[in-house]
Amino acid sequence: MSDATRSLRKLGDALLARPDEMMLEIGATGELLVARIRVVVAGLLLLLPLVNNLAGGTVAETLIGLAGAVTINVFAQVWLVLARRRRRFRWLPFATTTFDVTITTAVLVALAHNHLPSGLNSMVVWCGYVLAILVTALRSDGRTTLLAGALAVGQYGLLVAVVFLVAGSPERLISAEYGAVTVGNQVQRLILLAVAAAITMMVVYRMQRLVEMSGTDGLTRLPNRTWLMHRLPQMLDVVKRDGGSLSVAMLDLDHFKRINDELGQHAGDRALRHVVTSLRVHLEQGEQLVRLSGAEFVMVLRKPVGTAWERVDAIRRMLLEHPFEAERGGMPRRITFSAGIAGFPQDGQDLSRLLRRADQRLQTAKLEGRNRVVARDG
Ligand SMILES: Nc1nc2c(ncn2[C@@H]2O[C@H](COP(=O)(O)OP(=O)(O)OP(=O)(O)O)[C@@H](O)[C@H]2O)c(=O)[nH]1
Repeated sequence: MSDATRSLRKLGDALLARPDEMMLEIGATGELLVARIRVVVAGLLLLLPLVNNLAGGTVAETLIGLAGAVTINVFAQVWLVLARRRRRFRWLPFATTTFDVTITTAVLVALAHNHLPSGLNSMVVWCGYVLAILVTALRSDGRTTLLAGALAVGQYGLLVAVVFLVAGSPERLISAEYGAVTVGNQVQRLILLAVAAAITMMVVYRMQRLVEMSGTDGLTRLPNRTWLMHRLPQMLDVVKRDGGSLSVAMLDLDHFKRINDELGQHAGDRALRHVVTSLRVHLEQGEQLVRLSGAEFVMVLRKPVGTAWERVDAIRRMLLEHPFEAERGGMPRRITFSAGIAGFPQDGQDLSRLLRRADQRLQTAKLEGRNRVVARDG
């Protein structure tokens, strides 16, 4: 497989995969922003029937326009209420994306019904498709962009086919106000929609990579402090809502400074990566390892304190069995860690209290001689 094919496949996989928790959270705030923009735009649409009436439009036209604008406003309010309940409804971004595209098609159908060329040559309403595609970038989910692009191309392509069929002859598609509708300009519009979707997908992909980088430690590729500060409060919310246990273990490598001093900074880096690789293979489902800073790590376990202690202590013993070799054939060097564990809810209800308590117990473990795990006071 060539590099280009591999990159394209990677891009496709990343865009079609369910975004990770951090991206979903960012996407939920984006959905709320889109819902607010929709409410403002829908409010402005209420003015159009009035303008039409003042400009001499018929009462029937004004009433149809008013009914359409009111319907859009009702939906806009419903989407706003649902978007405020952050991530409660997984289907919401897909439903609102479908709504945004389909409402554009509905308006174009109404225009075409009134005057065939206006349905296909109205620039302002057609831009509704482009906007519906572009705002999916705020949802940070490539799947909604793909949905918007596919729906816009599909629905508009169908409308073009139906209008050409109904018109029968090219003369019926020429208008003084809207110009001539031709196959050429309609194909261009379809291509533009596909291009808008492709560019938006690139934006979403790059955004996802940036967020991933900001939450990842460069040396060990573990989630970092930013990730923890963002994700742990959400994990606590889930435990508070659904029940279950959660413990936080703070781990600090013992006398790590000596490794740097004796073997050098590069060997110190390799030692850190060695520790992470050794710990990682022993992580079980629901356990998360985070690099907090320097030689300090946090492990999040969906277990009560007692079981968490057993797990962390077992990991401590396993690390002892995997000494670090600074160079091939060199003297293996044992690396140990001390750890303090705090459990939710008894040791703290929020992230900072849990981390503070875990850190206090970690200091106790250091004072008591290192290479041990402490999960209780006194
Ligand atoms: N090689 C390397 N060293 C690091 C990195 N980050 C922090 N360190 C070093 O890790 C050491 C951490 O030292 P401390 O935690 O203060 O103390 P310690 O020597 O580990 O001793 P105790 O924690 O008291 O057991 C410091 O010497 C830092 O310079 C890194 O990314 N790479």
